[in-house]
Formats: sequence, C-alpha cells, structure tokens
Amino acid sequence: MLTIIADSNIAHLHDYFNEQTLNHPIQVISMAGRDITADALQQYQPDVLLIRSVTQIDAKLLDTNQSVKFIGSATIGTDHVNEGYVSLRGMRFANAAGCSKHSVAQYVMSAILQLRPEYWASNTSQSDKPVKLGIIGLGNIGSTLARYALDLGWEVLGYDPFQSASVINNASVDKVLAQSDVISLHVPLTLTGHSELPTYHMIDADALAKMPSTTMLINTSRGAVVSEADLLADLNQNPERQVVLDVFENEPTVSAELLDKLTIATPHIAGYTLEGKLRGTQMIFDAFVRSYGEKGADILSIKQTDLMADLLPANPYHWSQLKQLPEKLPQFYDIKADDRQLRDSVNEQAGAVLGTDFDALRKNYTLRREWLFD
Ligand SMILES: NC(=O)c1ccc[n+]([C@@H]2O[C@H](COP(=O)([O-])OP(=O)(O)OC[C@H]3O[C@@H](n4cnc5c(N)ncnc54)[C@H](O)[C@@H]3O)[C@@H](O)[C@H]2O)c1
Ligand SMILES: O=C(O)[C@H](O)[C@H](O)COP(=O)(O)O
Repeated sequence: MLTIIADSNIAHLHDYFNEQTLNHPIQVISMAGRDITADALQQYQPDVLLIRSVTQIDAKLLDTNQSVKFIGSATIGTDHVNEGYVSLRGMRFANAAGCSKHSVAQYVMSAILQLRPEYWASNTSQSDKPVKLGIIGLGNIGSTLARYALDLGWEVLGYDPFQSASVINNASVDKVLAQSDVISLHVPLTLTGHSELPTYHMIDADALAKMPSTTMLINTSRGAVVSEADLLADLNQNPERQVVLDVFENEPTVSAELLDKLTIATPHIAGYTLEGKLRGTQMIFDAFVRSYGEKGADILSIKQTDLMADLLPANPYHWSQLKQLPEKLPQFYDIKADDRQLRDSVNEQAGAVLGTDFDALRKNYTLRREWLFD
C-alpha cells in the first residue's frame, strides 16, 4: 500500500492519484497544506508528499521521518522547499515549472489594460510613444508576458542577469526602473547565500526612487521581493503611483494600511486558472510516475497518461479575438472583482486581512480559464 499525504488545494488530486491510474493499492490523505506537519507524518508515515506553496519542506518537517521518498509541489515557486536538505535525505523532489505561466502573464495584462485601457492602442504602429513594459525576470512567466506585450506592439525592457542577452533581455536593471511605464516582477524569491543576486527586497527604497511616480509596479512573484515598508514610504511620497500586488511580504496576513494604498490587490491568485492548476497536478503526477518507474515496475507499474485533456472543458476564449474586442477583457476576467473581495475581507479590529480569511479566499476561488494564446 502506497500512502500519500496531499494538500487538499491540489486540483483534481483524486482524478490523478487513484488505484486505477497508478495500478497499485494507495491511500490518499488530503488536508490543508498548513496542516502537513511532522506530527501528521508521524501519524501516517507517508511514502509521498504532494504539496503547494504553504507547506514548508525542511528539517523541522522531515528530520524525524524515514518514510517519505517523493515530494511533489504542484507549484512553480520552490522557495518553500529546502531542496538541498531534501536531496541530502535522498528524497526525490519535483515542482511544476511553467504550469501557470500563461495564467500569470494574462493576469498582468488584465491588470495593465483594465487600469490603462489607452494602452490597447499605444503600440509601435499607432503611437510614437509605444508602451514600455519593464520585465524583471525573463524565465517562463517573464518571457511569456513579453510575448503578449510584443504581440500588442509594445516595447519590452527586460532584465535577467542569468539569461543570455536577447531581443527581450536588453536592459540594465537601472534602465528598466528609470524608463518603464510599467514594471512587472517575475523572479523567484532568493535569499543571500542562495543566489549571487538575491531577490529578497530587490525592490527597496533605492529601486523605488529610480522609478518615476507615473510608473506602475506589478508584483506577482513573491511578496518579499518588494520591501513592504519601503513601498509604503514610497506610496506616502507618491500617492499617484499605481501598484498591483498579488503577493504580500507577510502572507497570509495583509495590512489594511498597505491595502488602502494599492491600486489592485488580490489574494495570490494570479496563477489560479483551471489550466494552470491542472497542469500543476499533471506535472507532479508525471514526475511521480517517472520517479517510481525508474525504481522498476515491481514497485509501481504505471502507464503515464494525459488526464488533463479529459478534465478540461472546451475553451472558447482566444487572445486573437479578445484583442479585437478590448472592452470584452473585464467580462473575461474582472480583476477588480478579486480586488474588492480581498478588501471586503479586512478585519477592522485587526487592521488587516487575517490569514484564515486570506487562505479561505484562495481555497474558495473560482478558477478562471486561460485564454488561448493564438
Ligand atoms: N502569483 C502567483 O500566482 C504565481 C504563480 C506562479 C509563479 N509565481 C512566482 O513567480 C516566480 C517566477 O516564475 P517563473 O515561472 O517565471 O520562474 P522561472 O524560474 O522560469 O524564471 C525566473 C527567472 O528569474 C531570473 N532571476 C533570478 N534572479 C534574478 C535577479 N536577481 N534579477 C533578475 N532576474 C532574476 C532567473 O534567471 C529566471 O530566468 C516563481 O518563482 C514564483 O515565486 C507566482
Ligand atoms: O508558485 C506558484 O506556482 C504560485 O505562487 C502558486 O499560485 C502557489 O499557489 P499555492 O501553492 O499557494 O496554492
């Protein structure tokens, strides 16, 4: 019998992990990601952990455990996982790199175009001052966002010191900060000692001072990439600056003081589309199959399967059509409705959105659909 502990927020968990697809007796124990603790591991002795970003994978969780062999995170970000420790323990780890790249890119485009609809026409063919979109981090999401921006005829000022120079990786960070109309952050959260160029508080008072007050800032990466204290000080000085946050330095709590100064604020749902979450589950299922398959079929003789196609309803939304009908964008995704829901969750007494309410907004979020980028 294979025992799996899984985050109950993993989309279609049981459609993927069951005795038919795995051709093996299994028990799947699903629970809130924050409840996956050393005590739960002690109680259930799982072979497999399937998690999302709210479960910290480290010595505190695993030092007293000898049962876990495979850990899958149905997320892009891995800053919640001490991968060095996991490798040292001989456990297999897989994340879902790129699973929601289109979802997040489309969230960013929705925010920009709903706040500045004039940007639909601010392109190289119709304007002598096309939109300059600054993108910091040009991996799966940043490079996908660049595709949408270039498709609208915008200019991209991109900065990624770990990628080769290219048509989008074309600027210094100072040029991005000083010359962009909008800056969108798409970096992992890395700390000193884990990266030559750590991204922790990358957007601090110095960086903000280099950004004209008319420059919009969008953060869908991780909250701590932006210094919240410095951002608050900047917004007190530059109340006209438009800031869109989907991630927050002190998640899952969000201060009302900060919320009041943001233009758009959403509860870490930029990647929350049916496609994005399903791809995440499919990818860790595939990684699990590969991992166990490598150990020989005697443990698990599994056929790899693409369940995603069966689980996705037909998708009528096409970027090419949306572009022709810009006024349709808010009907496709009303980002301001998500903003209102978060603001309505503020606990006046606490002067903040409480962690339990933030988590509930995410758990109960109605997954959007991605539009097809064609
Ligand atoms: N809000 C959400 O719902 C959501 C959804 C998915 C991912 N994310 C976050 O977005 C992040 C980026 O996702 P991705 O798929 O593009 O990851 P990715 O790993 O494909 O790309 C990250 C890029 O950042 C670059 N980078 C690293 N340090 C940098 C620095 N100091 N300056 C500039 N660039 C730097 C890397 O070279 C890489 O190209 C994830 O790590 C995750 O934390 C958030
Ligand atoms: O890293 C990611 O994939 C995203 O931030 C994702 O939205 C995390 O979502 P969670 O695991 O918190 O549900």
